[in-house]
Amino acid sequence: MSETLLQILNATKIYKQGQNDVVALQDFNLTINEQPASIVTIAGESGSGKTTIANLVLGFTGLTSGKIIFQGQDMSVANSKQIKEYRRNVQAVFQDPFGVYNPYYRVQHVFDLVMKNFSMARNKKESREMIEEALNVVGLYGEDVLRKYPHQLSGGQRQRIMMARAYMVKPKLIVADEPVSMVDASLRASILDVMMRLKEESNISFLYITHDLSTAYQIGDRIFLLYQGTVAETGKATDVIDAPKHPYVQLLVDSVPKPDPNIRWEGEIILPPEEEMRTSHRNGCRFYPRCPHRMDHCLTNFPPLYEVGEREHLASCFLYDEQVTKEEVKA
Ligand SMILES: Nc1ncnc2c1ncn2[C@@H]1O[C@H](COP(=O)(O)OP(=O)(O)OP(=O)(O)O)[C@@H](O)[C@H]1O
Repeated sequence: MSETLLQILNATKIYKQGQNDVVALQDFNLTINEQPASIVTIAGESGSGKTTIANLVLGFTGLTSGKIIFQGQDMSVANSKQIKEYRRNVQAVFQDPFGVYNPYYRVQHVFDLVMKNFSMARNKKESREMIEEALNVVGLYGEDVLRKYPHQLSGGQRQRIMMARAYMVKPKLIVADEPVSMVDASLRASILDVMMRLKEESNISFLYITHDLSTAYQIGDRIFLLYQGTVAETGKATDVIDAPKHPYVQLLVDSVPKPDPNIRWEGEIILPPEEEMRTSHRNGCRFYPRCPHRMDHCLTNFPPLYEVGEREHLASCFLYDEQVTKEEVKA
């Protein structure tokens, strides 16, 4: 049986904002197995809670409630050795890697730092070989790139260097937050290709955060579609995008005529003000105000995840609850 790599259990994150609480994430659950490695996509529009998940997994922010368990270890009670090991095993690649580079240091320095932090090489020769291997894995060659300053690199090169840096540590999981949103279509394809290869050849899993459904379709194994901090629908990415079941996801998918790597998902849905939704409809379905199929029941009850297809295809919608729909017809 496959061992569990990462488990997020009932994760809730509430930000206090003046009088209002912002429920950035509510009761979120996810499991990634160690074998085979997989690319799990977290998708949803701006403000849906995607980066909150990334920040929680990377330990940049704490949970309000819930648990993060890595290789069986509850990270909230991990000791410093276990935390160090976790930091090595869980690497990050961000949307704009330019922001994380120190402009005064050459690229070589990025790699030297990793070598030092994780005591990776026994000598200079070994260090050089490891860096070279990591660069080759992401399709970069030669010493040239190491001598450059960050501003002398293209967006795609910077992104691939971040990927190489993450790879060099031989992590089990890479949290990639919008890694392709700042690059053009051909570079996007090459970075997605690097992710696929790291998954298949090096058994590295990804938590791939995006608002772009077409790339999720291309590379994603499992997908979670978030709506206002809750999971609207989840399943195998191709199953969900080919046959969405949640009214919100149906609207989103309709806004992309067909999955095509060259078409970016620009779902245009006008939402009511976020704070109003998050506070006034806490008990009911978050999508109630906009739902074309809404029922009275949805106003006061929060829909659990119902099985709507094969391979754990689940949707959080009362349309898939026979009891509720029968009662609504009677009423
Ligand atoms: N530090 C914070 N303080 C208060 N509210 C926050 C904070 N960080 C995020 N939020 C709120 O939590 C919600 C979820 O934000 P999050 O950044 O996770 O969304 P997202 O899906 O990643 O959006 P985007 O695609 O724009 O990055 C939003 O309503 C956001 O305003």
